[in-house]
Amino acid sequence: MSEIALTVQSLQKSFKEQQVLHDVSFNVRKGEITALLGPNGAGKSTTIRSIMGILYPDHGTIKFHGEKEGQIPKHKIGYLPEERGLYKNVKIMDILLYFAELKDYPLKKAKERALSYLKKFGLEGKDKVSIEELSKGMGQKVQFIASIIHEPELLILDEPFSGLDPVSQEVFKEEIRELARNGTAILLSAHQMNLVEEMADRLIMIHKGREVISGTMDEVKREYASFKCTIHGQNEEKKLQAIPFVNRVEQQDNVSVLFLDQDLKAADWIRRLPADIHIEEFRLDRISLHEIFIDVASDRTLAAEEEEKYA
Ligand SMILES: Nc1ncnc2c1ncn2[C@@H]1O[C@H](COP(=O)(O)OP(=O)(O)OP(=O)(O)O)[C@@H](O)[C@H]1O
Repeated sequence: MSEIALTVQSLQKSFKEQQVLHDVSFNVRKGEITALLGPNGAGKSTTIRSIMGILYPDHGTIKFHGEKEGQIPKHKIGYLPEERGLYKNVKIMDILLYFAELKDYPLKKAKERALSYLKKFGLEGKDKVSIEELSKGMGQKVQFIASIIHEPELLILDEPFSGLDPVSQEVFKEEIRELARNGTAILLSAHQMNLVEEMADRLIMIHKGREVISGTMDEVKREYASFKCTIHGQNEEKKLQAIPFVNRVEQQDNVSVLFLDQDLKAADWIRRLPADIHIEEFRLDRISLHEIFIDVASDRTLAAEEEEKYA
């Protein structure tokens, strides 16, 4: 298993009366992408801001491995904050070199890197243009370059894909993957489950400031993503609901989606389906990260777990 770069342990944070982080713990490893997920207001940015020393947690520890206790090695960290914004009337190259200088990075090398990244992100020849002349998405690309110009060991990206078109999202995704392949430890928060599913090695999902799911992508899928079965045909919801291992049924017109329990042996379940079900089309899929997310965000998983606990 790869080396840990950052450990967040038992983070708690309140704003006035409201406790927004209850007990958040996770590791970020070198060469891996760790996704911090959760619905709006879950506490992702509060966690990230605590890591960056912008906010002080009420309780818990944040440890950058290889550093003294309590020290934030800012020159080794790249950070893309949720709130975007660069000096509007400064030339792009000057901005990028300013960020490199802040991190004590050699300027000649920074300039080479800046030019190469601008080219990669379709901004070739824009180095002497000021930010105000760029579109929002282009500005975001520049801000992303600013966060990686100094070759950080740990990269923290707060919603890097928001506001980008699908093509730019893919470019960002590929670049973030490439950085991880080269050993960078990456923590990112995002709402685009399809992208997260394709790129993250590990994930932690928080809801109302509490950790609800965590593990490698494979572990999470195995543990939470059971199957869903889609049946086209005229069937009574009550009848489908009564089939063993059916957790819940969603029905629209003649399409029924059966969400199945986690510890199901798929072939066995299919074999034992009642013979009188009307089937025009039949599909069995793993549920996606997107659906797990919706489940968590709408408290369905939590409600089911509570029910089980008190059954
Ligand atoms: N400075 C602040 N003062 C008071 N409350 C705050 C402050 N910052 C965040 N909060 C509250 O903390 C909670 C978590 O906010 P946070 O920004 O961490 O969520 P998030 O998961 O990043 O959400 P989003 O996906 O919408 O960006 C919210 O209820 C928010 O209103």
